[in-house]
Amino acid sequence: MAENILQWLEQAGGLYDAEAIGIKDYSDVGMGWGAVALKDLEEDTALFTIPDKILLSACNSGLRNLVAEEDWDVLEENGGWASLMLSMMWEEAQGEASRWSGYIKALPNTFQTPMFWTDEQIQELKGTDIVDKIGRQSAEDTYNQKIKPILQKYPDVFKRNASLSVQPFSLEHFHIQGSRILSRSFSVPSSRAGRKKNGRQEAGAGDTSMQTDGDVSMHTDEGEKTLDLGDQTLETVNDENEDEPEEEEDEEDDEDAEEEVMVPVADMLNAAYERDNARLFHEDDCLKMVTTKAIAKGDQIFNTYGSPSNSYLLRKYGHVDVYPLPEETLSKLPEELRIWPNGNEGDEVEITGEVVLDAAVQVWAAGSKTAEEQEKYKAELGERVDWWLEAGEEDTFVLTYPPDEIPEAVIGFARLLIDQEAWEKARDKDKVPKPKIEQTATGVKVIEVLLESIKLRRTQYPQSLSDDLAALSSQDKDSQDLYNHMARVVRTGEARVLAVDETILMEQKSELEKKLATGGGKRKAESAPNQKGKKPKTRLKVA
Ligand SMILES: C[S@@+](CC[C@H](N)C(=O)[O-])C[C@H]1O[C@@H](n2cnc3c(N)ncnc32)[C@H](O)[C@@H]1O
Repeated sequence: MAENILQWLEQAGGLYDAEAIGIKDYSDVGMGWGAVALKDLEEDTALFTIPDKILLSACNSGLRNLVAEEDWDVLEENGGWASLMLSMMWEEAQGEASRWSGYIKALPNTFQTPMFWTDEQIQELKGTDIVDKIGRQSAEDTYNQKIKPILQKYPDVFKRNASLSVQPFSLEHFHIQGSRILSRSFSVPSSRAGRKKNGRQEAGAGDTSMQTDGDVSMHTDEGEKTLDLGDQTLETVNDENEDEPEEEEDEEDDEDAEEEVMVPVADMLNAAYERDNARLFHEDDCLKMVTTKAIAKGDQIFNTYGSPSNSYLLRKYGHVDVYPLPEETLSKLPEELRIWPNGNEGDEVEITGEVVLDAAVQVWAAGSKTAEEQEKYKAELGERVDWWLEAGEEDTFVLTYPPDEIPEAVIGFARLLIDQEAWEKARDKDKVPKPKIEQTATGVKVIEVLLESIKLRRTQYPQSLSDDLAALSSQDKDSQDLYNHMARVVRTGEARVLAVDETILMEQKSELEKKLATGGGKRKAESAPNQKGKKPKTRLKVA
């Protein structure tokens, strides 16, 4: 049905240039449907416009006026994901009577995101940043605790439509709506989505008074807090912000608050690294897709999803984006990890505070302490960890490829754990340690903690990186199981970021050691045990 989406747009009140853009099946290259240039297009060519009133949002849907305010408010908690999900379910149940029926028919019912993988397939993602974020259970909790009570309270509103092949109000369909939103929604100012301040909005009457300039991108990492369905809605049950009404009120008062909406037709565009040639722009009362580069007849029209990591792409969109890595990045990899020269420059890997804590214990133990001594020391460090968390600091650190630096926060945390003086200073001044690696023996220890953290993080992958790389470089992608291939790409991406950052840290460590050995750098007296609260007296300068 996707091929009819442009005609639907016109019937619904939008516009498109029938000579410029068509909808094409790109399944042969694994992208599903996409948009194609039907003739040579110059930069700045308008392709289609979508009036605000046909954005599929919680406020524009007819459902909003059929549910009492107090029930609606529950759905709107924590960013309003549940209200958008239920509105989409309800609109789908209306069949042809829905203003969006032609659009809904073009939406996918199957996804390659891990949300729909079997347990066995998910095993392939063990160790990656994705596993804890799939959120199937928390989505189910949201359905049971928020959606189901409303379905039961309004049986006449949420009636089954016998003419539909799907059961629009089932848990399974809730997951499908969630994945549709996750992979296709856009973030727009709330007023644009039909939301009126302090009042209910008549169904279908989008507020068109807003005037904004600038482009609208598919979700990106920026503003993850408001954008990421997987992390927001699906964890509403135990969301720690739930008890913070003041913050919610502030958000409601914020005229610039954004919300997720479905933007028909704009969500037909695929994306790939550095291939974007069109963007969605704000106009007075509509959104307009405009080319940002010249596009040759027959070429695909691409938007951007913000070039995120493959783990993010797989989790939200169900695909990975792989291309030749630049020489500069490859050169930082050990020789044996270069045999597959492809990857994704946006790749990243998370290291938890727990891993850094274990690493600090290992470095402290230096191979000469018993397991009990290590346990005891780890328990002692608990005070520092609590202090760090109470100071509102991060408990997870994200490593990336250069030129991005090792995150400052992880350096500060490592210092807090391994550098007695830094800890005492932090505690006394109530200020986290500066994220710098001092040119001292303690600085070497901080680097060692970071290196040990990388080593420990690596042990979380059951598979070997060299096996993965060998499989990726020797096998034709088409001959591999797609899920296996995508999991392998994600594992490899994360593990290679670890390897690159490890190389950089090892270089820094050996430079610093050389400096210290030749009399450069600073030498610092070790604080004696039980010296808590007192400043160390000596700081030896090396001549
Ligand atoms: C916004 S929709 C684009 C339209 C979609 N292809 C369709 O068939 O409806 C995003 C989805 O398109 C697919 N997609 C987009 N870019 C892709 C790419 N570079 N490689 C593979 N699939 C891609 C993914 O399934 C993703 O979840």
